[in-house]
Amino acid sequence: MPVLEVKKLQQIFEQGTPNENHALKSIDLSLNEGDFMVIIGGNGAGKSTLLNSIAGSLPVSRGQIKINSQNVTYQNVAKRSRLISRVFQDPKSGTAPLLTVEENLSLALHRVEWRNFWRTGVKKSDQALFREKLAQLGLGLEDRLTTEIGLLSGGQRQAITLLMATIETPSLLLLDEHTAALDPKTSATVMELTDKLVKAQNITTLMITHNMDDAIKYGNRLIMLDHGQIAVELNAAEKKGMTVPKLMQLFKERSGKELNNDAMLLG
Ligand SMILES: Nc1ncnc2c1ncn2[C@@H]1O[C@H](COP(=O)(O)OP(=O)(O)OP(=O)(O)O)[C@@H](O)[C@H]1O
Repeated sequence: MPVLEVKKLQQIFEQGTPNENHALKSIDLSLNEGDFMVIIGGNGAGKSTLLNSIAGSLPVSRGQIKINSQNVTYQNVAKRSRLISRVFQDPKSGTAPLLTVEENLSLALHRVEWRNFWRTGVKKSDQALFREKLAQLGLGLEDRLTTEIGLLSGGQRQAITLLMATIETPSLLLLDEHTAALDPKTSATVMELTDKLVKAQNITTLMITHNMDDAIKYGNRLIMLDHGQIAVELNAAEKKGMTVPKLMQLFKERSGKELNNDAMLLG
């Protein structure tokens, strides 16, 4: 049984106007439990639109989205967030800066909104779990439970955001260029951590990246979007022998043009 099923998904912006834009043109996707699919593509190819549609932050024009066989197409973001965790590009967006590391983790574990935090506080019984989870990151954060998140570096914050997103295993994890704002070394560390967490919990994952090396190295599936369509789709076996030049060539053959993305790191 697939965890995520996307059927004939269409996203049309400014419909009926001279600026009508078919950002997604009948996308079909199916992810089984533990699948880790990487999404790459040129500027404006539809990558963010696809993730926004799946997360529910963008109402779909046509088509259907199912998670665990449940039709979520018309569910709002809040309702879908019981099934979906999402990590964004900006390390500041996933955590509350004035709360401590343990307070942030507590919010994630108990799914409490930060506004209601004063009512619950951090349970003593959770602290051992937080220390253990933080130690697994290998960044020494287990000794900083009471440090305000805002005082940590971007990489440390993004690692904690990942931990928060996976502290309760989500049905689906959406990674929206979550390493793009980090320096290359920190980005590599956070990518390794991501892979470790995803594998350890067998989390079904969709990740947008502009880093072609990461796109090839991580995950068991890969799609390349072009003008709202899937131009290239690779399975685990096809991904194994892939290189950046081969992938660029494949894209050119299938789409009839060169990959055009200002932010793309070609490795
Ligand atoms: N809210 C919106 N209203 C109108 N058009 C939009 C909206 N969001 C996206 N678009 C358009 O939809 C198309 C796909 O955009 P999207 O942001 O999904 O591309 P992307 O693949 O994520 O690109 P990039 O790598 O440049 O971020 C683009 O033509 C974009 O201008």
